Amino acid sequence: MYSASRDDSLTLHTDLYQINMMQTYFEMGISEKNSVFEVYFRNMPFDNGYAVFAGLERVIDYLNNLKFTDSDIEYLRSLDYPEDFLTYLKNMEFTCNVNSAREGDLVFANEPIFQVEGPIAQCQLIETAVLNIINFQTLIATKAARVKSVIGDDPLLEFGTRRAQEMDAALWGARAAVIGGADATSNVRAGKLFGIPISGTHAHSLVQAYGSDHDAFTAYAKTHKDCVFLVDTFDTLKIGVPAAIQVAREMGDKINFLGVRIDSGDMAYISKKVREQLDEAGFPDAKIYASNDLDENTILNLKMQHAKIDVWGVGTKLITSYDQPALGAVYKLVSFEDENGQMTDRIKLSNNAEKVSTPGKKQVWRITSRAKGKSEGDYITEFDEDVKSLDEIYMFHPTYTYINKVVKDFDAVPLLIPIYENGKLVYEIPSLREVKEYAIHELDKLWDEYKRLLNPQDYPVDLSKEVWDNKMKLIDKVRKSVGKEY
Ligand SMILES: Nc1ncnc2c1ncn2[C@@H]1O[C@H](COP(=O)(O)OP(=O)(O)OP(=O)(O)O)[C@@H](O)[C@H]1O
Ligand SMILES: O=P(O)(O)OC[C@H]1O[C@H](OP(=O)(O)OP(=O)(O)O)[C@H](O)[C@@H]1O
Ligand SMILES: O=C(O)c1cccnc1
Repeated sequence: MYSASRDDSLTLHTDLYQINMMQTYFEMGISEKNSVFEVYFRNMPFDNGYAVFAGLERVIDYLNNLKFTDSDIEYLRSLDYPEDFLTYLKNMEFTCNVNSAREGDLVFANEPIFQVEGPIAQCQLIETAVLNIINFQTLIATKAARVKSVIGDDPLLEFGTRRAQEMDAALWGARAAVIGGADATSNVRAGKLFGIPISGTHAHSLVQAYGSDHDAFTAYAKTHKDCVFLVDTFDTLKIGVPAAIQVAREMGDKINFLGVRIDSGDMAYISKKVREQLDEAGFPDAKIYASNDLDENTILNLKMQHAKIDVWGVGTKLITSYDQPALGAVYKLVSFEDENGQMTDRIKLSNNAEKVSTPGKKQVWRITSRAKGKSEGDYITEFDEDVKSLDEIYMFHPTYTYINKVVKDFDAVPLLIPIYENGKLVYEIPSLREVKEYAIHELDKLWDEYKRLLNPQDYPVDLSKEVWDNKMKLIDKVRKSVGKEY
């Protein structure tokens, strides 16, 4: 049975094969060899033009506490791992370098967004948790950004906790949704832990419990200053809204009548009628909240129908990323220390050209036109290539090399910034508000062509000549060594 006292560490939040590989490295004497792993995803989620990076704060919390506890070791002992390996695990300290995109950064397919360098055993151990966190949070932040892109300046409330894939997803998903554009969440714990504004109306059960809209709204109004009444329990236009108006009049200044929520029916038609009723009753400032299986498509549709909705509550389809269940980011070994102590680049081949990994420790440079103030594309270089001092860069598509351009008069900003140096946190974690503002700022720098919901342009993610040549050289080398054509 589950026991909270044994749940004292996330270090075993990994796949068994990572521990088994660690054991192999340990027993073969290579566990401390230096390695570089990079995280990237191959396809844009939702076919969106960009993704919003999220998850770093939780990754930091996980890495700060990475230590095998006594109960972890006890459990591994029950699986018959040898004592010398268990002692090695018990004494393990996190000593890696980590470079990462910032939360709120816009990231694109086939570029490193997170990079770990250090003893291969440690790098291997953390793969699963790092992917688990970044895959989910980046997906939800991106979904929220899509929803927010159609909502514009109207408030977006995250309502998904009841439908999330369990508690962690609800909590960290609420935070990721805020990074992507949500303004508040209904999850009170998320408010407590992250300082996210919390927001809430009331449910149908309140009206059902009192048996009448008027009685329920009156009871709520006597116990709360800020009131949003849910008006669709019995009949929105005939019963709910008239009752809300009556209670607002009866209570007068004793309450802030913020508005009403509708949660069913034809929300374009109903919201227009509700607006008329509220305006005619002298409540033009009362807002109309809407919820009910909303997502970016229904909201866009409701906007096209000129629905009179002011505040959008989005639950299930945001927190579960309903139309795309996983981001698909991977964690690949790109460089490893050889017998002579030299770092040698590593590649993973595939018959599918897009699945061939790009070897070597790399940096991603966001290239921004100084004249236009907009992003021209991302340029992937070897980690210590100097891009800033170049007068111009030749950018070409890594698969279709005939697609190319020369960029002049640019700013180059590195995407991957230092988070840990030799296991020590060197990054100052920004507040969630700063992260959210940063994401908005980054979105402003993206051309509209990459931001549209449907069929956005492909944002250029190109390799420098050095990285491209290195990749071709390694493909050739492996091909010769295995005698196989790729
Ligand atoms: N005018 C509209 N245009 C497009 N989609 C709409 C419109 N009005 C509502 N919707 C969406 O259509 C779906 C209708 O949901 P559903 O079939 O469950 O009906 P309902 O009105 O919620 O009924 P119930 O009373 O059972 O809750 C929801 O996803 C809702 O967001
Ligand atoms: O529709 P979502 O985007 O998930 O938003 C959250 C939903 O949760 C609540 O009702 P709940 O779904 O619990 O019950 P209901 O379907 O009977 O309204 C609320 O009334 C919303 O409809
Ligand atoms: O506050 C609300 O209206 C709310 C909260 C969670 C789910 N649905 C609605």
